[in-house]
Amino acid sequence: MPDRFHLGWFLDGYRVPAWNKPWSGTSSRDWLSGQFYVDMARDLERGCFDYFMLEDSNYVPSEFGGSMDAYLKYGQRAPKLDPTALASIIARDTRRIGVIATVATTEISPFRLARLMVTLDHISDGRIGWNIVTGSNDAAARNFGFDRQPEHDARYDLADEFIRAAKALWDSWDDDAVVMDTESGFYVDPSKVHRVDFSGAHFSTRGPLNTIPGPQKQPVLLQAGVSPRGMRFSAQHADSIIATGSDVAAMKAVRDGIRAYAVEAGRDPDEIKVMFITEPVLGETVEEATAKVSRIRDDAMRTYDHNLGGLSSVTMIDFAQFDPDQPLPAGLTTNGHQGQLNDMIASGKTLRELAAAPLANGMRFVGTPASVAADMEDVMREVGGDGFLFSSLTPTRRYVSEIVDGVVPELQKRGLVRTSYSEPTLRGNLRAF
Ligand SMILES: Cc1cc2nc3c(=O)[nH]c(=O)nc-3n(C[C@H](O)[C@H](O)[C@H](O)COP(=O)(O)O)c2cc1C
Repeated sequence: MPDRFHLGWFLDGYRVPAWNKPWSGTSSRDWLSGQFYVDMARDLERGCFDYFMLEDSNYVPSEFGGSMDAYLKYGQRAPKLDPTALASIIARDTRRIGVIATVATTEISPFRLARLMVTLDHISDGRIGWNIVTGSNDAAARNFGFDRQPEHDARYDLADEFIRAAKALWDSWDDDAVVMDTESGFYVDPSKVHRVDFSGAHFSTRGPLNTIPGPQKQPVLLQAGVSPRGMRFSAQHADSIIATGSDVAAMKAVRDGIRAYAVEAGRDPDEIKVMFITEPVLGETVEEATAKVSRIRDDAMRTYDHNLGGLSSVTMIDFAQFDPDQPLPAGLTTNGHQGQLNDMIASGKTLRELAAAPLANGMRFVGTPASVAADMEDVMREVGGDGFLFSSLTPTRRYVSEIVDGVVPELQKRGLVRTSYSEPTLRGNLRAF
């Protein structure tokens, strides 16, 4: 492992954070304006995080128990606002942290996406990223005029073509196309701007892009698929990958797998930062943190439908039909998140256990800031790199502070994470070590 590793935050949607719990403060009111998340981004920037990643989806699910209830009543999948608009105000109100917005390749055209990302790259001065998702739920497809999602692997083929079109557009202006020649009055040298005439099976675009390339030329690309096809796709395109794994062996297998696919695709695997989701539980003492875990589990049990509802929506399987005290039946398949379903089955856990630990597919650290930092170091050394993505389904300002002002300084003391940003762009910071 290099001496240091990277840090990011996975935001579970531009949606209501913790609002009825101790330490929720004003969040029930100030999330809609984005202010809660702007404040959060500034906190993460104080901790020198590489990036703040904003998840998204465009539907109200109804898989769990065949109804939208579990999703609406807890504000789980709705209400939810658009992450690209939030990325814009975060970019304006921060200076160094990267901001990554999720957009599905089945819900936008390559031209519109390419232009949107370039716009955000200019606004952020080179700190923007795109989390490439392929869509997974048929309700989302129906919101965009289709009957259902394309078949799982075909979605990745479609995304491949989408990215080739977007890259052609990002390359349609030469680096020296903007001349700003006061004498001639020419802003652009037209000979340096090129049509792309891209024509594929799913997308076509004439080009060129009608805007100047951003500081990064193309946004940082993120991906989260962990099925074999998803990993192959990531290895080909991604700068960073959102990964899960509840123990060192699982984490190492994911990272090694992606690196092997990257070599196969002719890429330097060190250019791809595999970031593991984690939600540490912190206390003043280890005993206090352990007691907190029990309280979190008890809370989760009270909202069993909330937690399993999320898993139902991404797999399109109604988990309300199964016995909560039995492991998942064998032979379940999905056209949705295959990687996540396979992990759930492989865990051998009962549905109640899966519901009790909604982020159990991420590594769980429990203790004081100092002990958690020590544990994170041990795990990262065994896995080999590249970093962690903190997350919380219902963040509070206090929890963000526990990470940024508690855990991060302990990681810094150990020399494991950066204490200042060395590069101006998000891609530069990701590749700095
Ligand atoms: C941790 C994690 C985060 C994800 N975030 C999003 C997201 O923000 N929006 C979305 O539509 N899909 C999201 N996905 C779905 C993936 O991008 C991908 O479409 C899905 O995992 C199916 O891929 P797979 O079958 O290759 O694992 C996420 C998946 C995982 C595992």
